[in-house]
Amino acid sequence: MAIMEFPKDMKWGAATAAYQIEGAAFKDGKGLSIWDTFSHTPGKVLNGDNGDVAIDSYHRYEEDIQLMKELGIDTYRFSVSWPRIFPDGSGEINQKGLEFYHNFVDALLANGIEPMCTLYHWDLPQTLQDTGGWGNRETVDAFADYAELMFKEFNGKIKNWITINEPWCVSFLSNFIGIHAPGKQDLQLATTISHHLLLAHGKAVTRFRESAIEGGIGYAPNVEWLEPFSNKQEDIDACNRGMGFLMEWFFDPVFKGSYPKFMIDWFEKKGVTLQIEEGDMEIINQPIDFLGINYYTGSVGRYKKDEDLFDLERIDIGFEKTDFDWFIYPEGFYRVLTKIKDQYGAVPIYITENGACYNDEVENGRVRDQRRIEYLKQHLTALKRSIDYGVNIKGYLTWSLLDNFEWAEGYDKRFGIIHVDFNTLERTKKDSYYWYKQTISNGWFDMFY
Ligand SMILES: N=NNCCOCCOc1ccc(-c2cn(C[C@@H]3NC[C@@H](O)[C@H]3O)nn2)cc1
Repeated sequence: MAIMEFPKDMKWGAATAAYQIEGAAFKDGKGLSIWDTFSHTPGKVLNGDNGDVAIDSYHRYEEDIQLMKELGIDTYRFSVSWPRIFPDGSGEINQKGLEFYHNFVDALLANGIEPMCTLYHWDLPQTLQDTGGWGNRETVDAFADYAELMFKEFNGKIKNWITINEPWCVSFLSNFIGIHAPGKQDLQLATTISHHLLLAHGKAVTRFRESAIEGGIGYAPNVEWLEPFSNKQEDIDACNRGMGFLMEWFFDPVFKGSYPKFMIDWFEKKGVTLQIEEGDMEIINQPIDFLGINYYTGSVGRYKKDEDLFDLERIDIGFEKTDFDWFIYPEGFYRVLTKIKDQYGAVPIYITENGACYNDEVENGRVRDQRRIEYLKQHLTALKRSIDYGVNIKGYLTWSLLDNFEWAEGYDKRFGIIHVDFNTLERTKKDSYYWYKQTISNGWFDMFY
């Protein structure tokens, strides 16, 4: 026996996002999002997949909620499709969109499941993109107006709000690396967007506080761990830059009120500057009620001139990989969480995403995804160690409840603890679903069983 036991008050949950599960992409007054446009652009998404139908959760959410209820989760993280509420990004409200989310949230509450709502999970209204998207400061105010409407509309029903999911993916993955919507490759634009996203987060927090909304608010950055290959300063510095790209760049403005100088200096060497206006940093640097952390992977890194933006090479030292070809690195989970505590204090943390891509299929009515169970065991063990270190963990939500549209990878990459047949849309509980259900029920698991 090697029992891993968790605090009795720790919340257990699962997460999804609107564009990845809802479908009904053109139904009931919803406007186009940048992912509708991107997924219909040839060559952008593997196999030409799109979210037109996805896994049809728009019509099947009652079935999905019964699966959540049987699972025994305390909380369910979902996102709202901004263009389902404001088809043009601002202005006229789509009442059918509000009605859908009211019916959905009411069904969660009726089944004893606490909603955790992400306001922005990548599906920007296309009309806003047409005027510059997040590169245009006007989008920041459109987001604050959308957020305020949602706060007031769902006040008392939704008590945990997340402003922006993975701002690194929204800014740099989508506007510098370019593999996500809108698929730009412009470092200056991406850096400007990163600032506008933090400003949008801050303005939403301001509206939340001014409207005296019940509950708490935070944001959900994604982080990775980079272990220096040697104790050579150049390797250590390269890894710190690679981690600073996701962590300090998006954490320091919120928790310390300024961007990290070592990253500012590096970006300036690359010809990139930040246009920060008077008052911006004060808006961004507001207290939040919790921090969402999304962790999947890490790697070993070392200095290699011009390998990437940060002269950083990620090296393969033989870690096992998931079916997404990501290294499995649970020690990195512990290291990144303890680093956050050491650098930013005991801010309440929800693990808002952690999980693995394994493409196991249904065989004789069963999905034997033992590799996913092992991934969860290893990462929950690392989480337990971080709790013992003093990290203020309030909850753990696995990504994802259901197999879904994995962005540029389409339906080729499965993260769910519930299998979805993407043709029939039939749901099948995987072995990991039953394991997670037992773990939630016990509040512990045995590493060796
Ligand atoms: N850091 N530098 N990278 C160097 C270059 O990387 C190229 C590829 O990059 C990435 C990085 C990160 C991701 C990613 C995907 N998910 C899973 C989703 N999370 C939110 C939820 O919707 C899940 O579907 N999380 N992260 C994909 C690709």
